[in-house]
Amino acid sequence: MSDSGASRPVAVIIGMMGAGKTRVGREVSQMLGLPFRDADLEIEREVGMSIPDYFSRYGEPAFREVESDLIRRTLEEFDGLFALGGGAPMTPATQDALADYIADGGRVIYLQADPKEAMERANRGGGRPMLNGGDANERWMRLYKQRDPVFTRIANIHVRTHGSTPQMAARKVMNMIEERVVHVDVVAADDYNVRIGEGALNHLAGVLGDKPTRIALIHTQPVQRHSDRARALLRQAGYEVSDIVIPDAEAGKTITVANGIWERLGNEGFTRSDAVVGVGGGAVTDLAGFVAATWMRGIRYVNCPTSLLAMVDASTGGKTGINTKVGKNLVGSFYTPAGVLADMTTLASLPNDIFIEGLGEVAKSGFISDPEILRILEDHAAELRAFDGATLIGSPLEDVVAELIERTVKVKARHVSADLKEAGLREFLNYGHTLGHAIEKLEHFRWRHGNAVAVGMVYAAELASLLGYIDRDLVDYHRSLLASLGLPTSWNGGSFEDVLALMHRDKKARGNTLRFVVLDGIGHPVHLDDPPADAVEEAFRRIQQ
Ligand SMILES: NC(=O)c1ccc[n+]([C@@H]2O[C@H](COP(=O)([O-])OP(=O)(O)OC[C@H]3O[C@@H](n4cnc5c(N)ncnc54)[C@H](O)[C@@H]3O)[C@@H](O)[C@H]2O)c1
Ligand SMILES: O=C(O)C(=O)C[C@@H](O)[C@H](O)[C@H](O)COP(=O)(O)O
Repeated sequence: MSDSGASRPVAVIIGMMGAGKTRVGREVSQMLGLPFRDADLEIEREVGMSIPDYFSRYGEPAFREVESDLIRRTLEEFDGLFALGGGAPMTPATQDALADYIADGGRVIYLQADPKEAMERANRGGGRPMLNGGDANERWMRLYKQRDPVFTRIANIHVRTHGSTPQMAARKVMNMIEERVVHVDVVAADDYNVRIGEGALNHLAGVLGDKPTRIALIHTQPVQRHSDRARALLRQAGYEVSDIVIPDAEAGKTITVANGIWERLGNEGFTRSDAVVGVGGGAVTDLAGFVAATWMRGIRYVNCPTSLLAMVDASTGGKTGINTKVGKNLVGSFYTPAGVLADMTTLASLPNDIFIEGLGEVAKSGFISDPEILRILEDHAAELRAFDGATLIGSPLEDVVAELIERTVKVKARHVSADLKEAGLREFLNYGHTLGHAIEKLEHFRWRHGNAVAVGMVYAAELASLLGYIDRDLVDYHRSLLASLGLPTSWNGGSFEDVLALMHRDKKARGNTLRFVVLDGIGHPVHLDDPPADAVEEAFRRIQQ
């Protein structure tokens, strides 16, 4: 069922003659338990003769008319997998029908086979009227040159099958079909998609588009294997790639690191049409976004988050920035990415403690906006706490994690879409961060962000309870849920005076007035301006244990 309520194919496969559309389409439909239709076979059935016979009797224009009519009808009533004939997408009426289908949430998958292999396969099969007359290879190549740019443009999913068996290609297609997509429709900025799934990284070239020549690929050493994959995809797509390795974690979010990258971009001739790709945790995506926002006053960037926290939070929303001596994230800009590719396979190398840290921001989204997130966290706390990246992919937990990522990104998207520059609504995403950022600073950034936010949420809950917004049960629920996930709920590493001074430097503060986000119930965050000083201190005492 589509967004408009009509039955629509789950996916439409297009590609050159010999690309394997039918073979791969059948495999995928078996894997997913869906019906499969091949447009050419349907046409033969309908006209009662083979396609070569129809071509020779009535000519290509008549065939294209029959074909586009059948495609239009099938797009409106079939709910399985649908493979089109090689030349079908060249007909303007079919292009319009496919554009409508995509606008209605459809997936048009361009199966990009190795030209040489596809050409040989097409010739081997015979019965291809478009290859008749003269040298078949030369005709295939001529058609490829005409069709490839059109197919690339009209498809919204591109799957390269070079070097893949039909089963491997089918798995790639299936990953794309099962992908979750959250659209971020930002007021006063370009909209973009967050793609969550096992093949998300394969969208890299599609999101970057054909304008950039050079790509600055920014990453850290622990995610080298994922950035190697990104680099290979970028080079295959024809970009010049500058590989930029930055210090790991918060050590990468500094002005010195940013300056080093600006120098490289200058020396390597990066222009306004070039782009940045950040591959890594939230520290990398914050820094990559900051570099993109500032180089020549703003170039295109794509985030490829590899930690749970970066997938659910840091990579989306356009907060970019660095830390300085005076505090966390105090310098930066609001600058939205062209796309976010959360490739679940990168989680396979994520250490357990860094996964758990990410659950802090997931829980935050549950507390402020989506109680279903809290239910899922409760139901799966033990498995989530025991997270092991090596066994995640293909396990039942993968679906749970994907669901949590999608739901959390949706919460983020709702807030940043309406209030990119954090004039009010977006501040709710900062639940737990007022104390959280102070803890990070006082711990010299050795405490993980999500852990600090977890303690910060318990603090905010204590404050809310002291001031009568919520009752004790909800404070206790904060502690028990977070602890069940392996997150910290107390902190003893600094004095109240130091914490207070840092909370006054929080970006939500105004003048000398402290401002917090607190709950007056699950899913109901409110602003708390200038709370009584004794409550601010008493809440701090309560999180010290
Ligand atoms: N911009 C925003 O809206 C926003 C939101 C939330 C957090 N943040 C920022 O994000 C940062 C925290 O992000 P984080 O928790 O991802 O920390 P991080 O970027 O420091 O990554 C944590 C560690 O995990 C490693 N890592 C990441 N992915 C890996 C993988 N797949 N395999 C192996 N190792 C991997 C990193 O190299 C690093 O050592 C903070 O700086 C925080 O301020 C920003
Ligand atoms: O996107 C937002 O807005 C958030 O507040 C999300 C937070 O979870 C995130 O940690 C963000 O980096 C905090 O921003 P800051 O403005 O408090 O530095």
